[in-house]
Amino acid sequence: MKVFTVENIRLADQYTIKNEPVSSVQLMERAALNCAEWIYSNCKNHTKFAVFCGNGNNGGDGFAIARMLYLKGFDIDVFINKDHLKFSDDALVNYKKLKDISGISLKDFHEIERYNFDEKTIIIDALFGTGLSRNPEGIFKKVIEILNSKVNPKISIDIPSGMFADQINNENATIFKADYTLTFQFWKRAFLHPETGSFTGKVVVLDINLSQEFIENTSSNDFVIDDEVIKNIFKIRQDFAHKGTYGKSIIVGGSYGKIGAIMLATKSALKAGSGLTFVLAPNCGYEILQTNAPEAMFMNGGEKNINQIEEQENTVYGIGPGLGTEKETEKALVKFLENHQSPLILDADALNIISKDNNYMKLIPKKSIITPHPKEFERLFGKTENSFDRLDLAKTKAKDLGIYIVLKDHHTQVITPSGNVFYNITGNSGLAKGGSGDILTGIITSLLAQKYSEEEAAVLGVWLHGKAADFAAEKYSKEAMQPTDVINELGNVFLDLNKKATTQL
Ligand SMILES: NC(=O)C1=CN([C@@H]2O[C@H](COP(=O)(O)OP(=O)(O)OC[C@H]3O[C@@H](n4cnc5c(N)ncnc54)[C@H](O)[C@@H]3O)[C@@H](O)[C@H]2O)[C@@H](O)CC1
Ligand SMILES: [K+]
Repeated sequence: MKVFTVENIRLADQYTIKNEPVSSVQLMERAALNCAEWIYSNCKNHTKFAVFCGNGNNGGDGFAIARMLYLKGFDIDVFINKDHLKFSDDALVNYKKLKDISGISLKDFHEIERYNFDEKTIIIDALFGTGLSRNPEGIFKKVIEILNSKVNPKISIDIPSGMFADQINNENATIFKADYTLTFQFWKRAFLHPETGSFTGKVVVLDINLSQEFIENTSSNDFVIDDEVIKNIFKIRQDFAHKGTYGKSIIVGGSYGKIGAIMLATKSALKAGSGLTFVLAPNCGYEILQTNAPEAMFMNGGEKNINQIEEQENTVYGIGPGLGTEKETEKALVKFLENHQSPLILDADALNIISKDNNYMKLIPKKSIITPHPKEFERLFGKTENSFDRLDLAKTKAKDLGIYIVLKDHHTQVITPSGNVFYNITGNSGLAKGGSGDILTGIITSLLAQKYSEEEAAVLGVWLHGKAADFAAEKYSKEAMQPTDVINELGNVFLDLNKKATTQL
């Protein structure tokens, strides 16, 4: 799914109004109906809604939602700024309709302090939408702060009020803190970055039928990896395949005390479908690797640390998990990179070694995939102020070096050399544990060996990794799930993918 800027959303809106055709107030009605339907099919334990409406079209959505929920039998209180009753055209239409309903009480924002937010009440935030032009101040700021202090469930319409859709807020900005955000048609960029994304709660994208023609013909550099993207990448395994069909992976890493990392990566490469999988590790890991991952063939890279990396043809290398940064390992990696041309995957200590010397960066073969977490990224490319700036820097570096950067985060970003960004939306905080990154390296290496393109391997890889983690969290909880559980769930993710990709009778 494309991520549109506010400007493009506005244009999509206008194009739909003109070409569907539909009036703008009808479009608001459609958007509000989508929200109201989601709300009454999901909110089973609450009977009352306190709806907070601003003066723009977001407020208009709020008025329409309030009316619809009232007609479904809920108790509704609507809060507005009675000192300033100047609304946008469509908001005014819906404000008037609401005023005609005697059963809904219209309250002033100042009444919030005496209001009974009882346990049956849900708060709906329709103060500001994508039209926010400055940080909320005065009464708006006060209302948002009071609402944020309430324990009632909170639903934002389109975007949490106070949040800018495309850019980062000031550090001390007042933003409504939602449990759910019902957003129209597209993910907004700010939802996908940690500084702002932490205010959305669960994001639900509602399809309000904006013109498909406009969406298809309008370019965007930002994408969310949704089911549609994955459906277009995933290839079912051919019936007449042999082990050579699915490529050869060599996972390189491990050092004394860090054999677990390389084992996780190797197991993941196996589970993700690589035809032949090798593990190149120091001898001290021989027994544990052969015992725990007998399907992988062992290649000796040294005694306690790797001191040589054998070059083989037609092979995809994934280098880094548990590698260590010993001098002899550094030498071995540099020597290997000096002679190696084809794209490979670099992670963890391989990246830490590369960040030791500016000249090493140039040794990364074009089209390679690097998978840094924020700290590794900083060591490689320097410090940035926030995740928006970090992404901009990553785009520049991906272009300059001609590589793919998988920037690991809550919503991991795959940045291509051409400047596209794919945000991943699978995965959960159960992955915030040592070992999770090693799994990702194994998966991406395996996919690249299976002849997925670099972009496909990175995009499908991060999605698979997150999806398997979501399955693991469901079974064991985010707290208790282990990286090994994530590897084991890969099978269930592939079963799902195959079911969707196979003709069903
Ligand atoms: N994009 C779409 O396809 C649709 C959008 N709709 C709604 O329209 C919204 C956008 O509406 P608008 O562009 O009218 O904008 P908003 O409803 O976000 O409101 C902005 C209004 O508040 C004022 N304002 C902005 N920042 C302020 C601040 N800090 N303090 C006080 N006033 C401030 C602006 O001058 C403007 O009048 C969307 O978020 C969505 O909820 C829906 O009604 C229908 C379809
Ligand atoms: K809102």
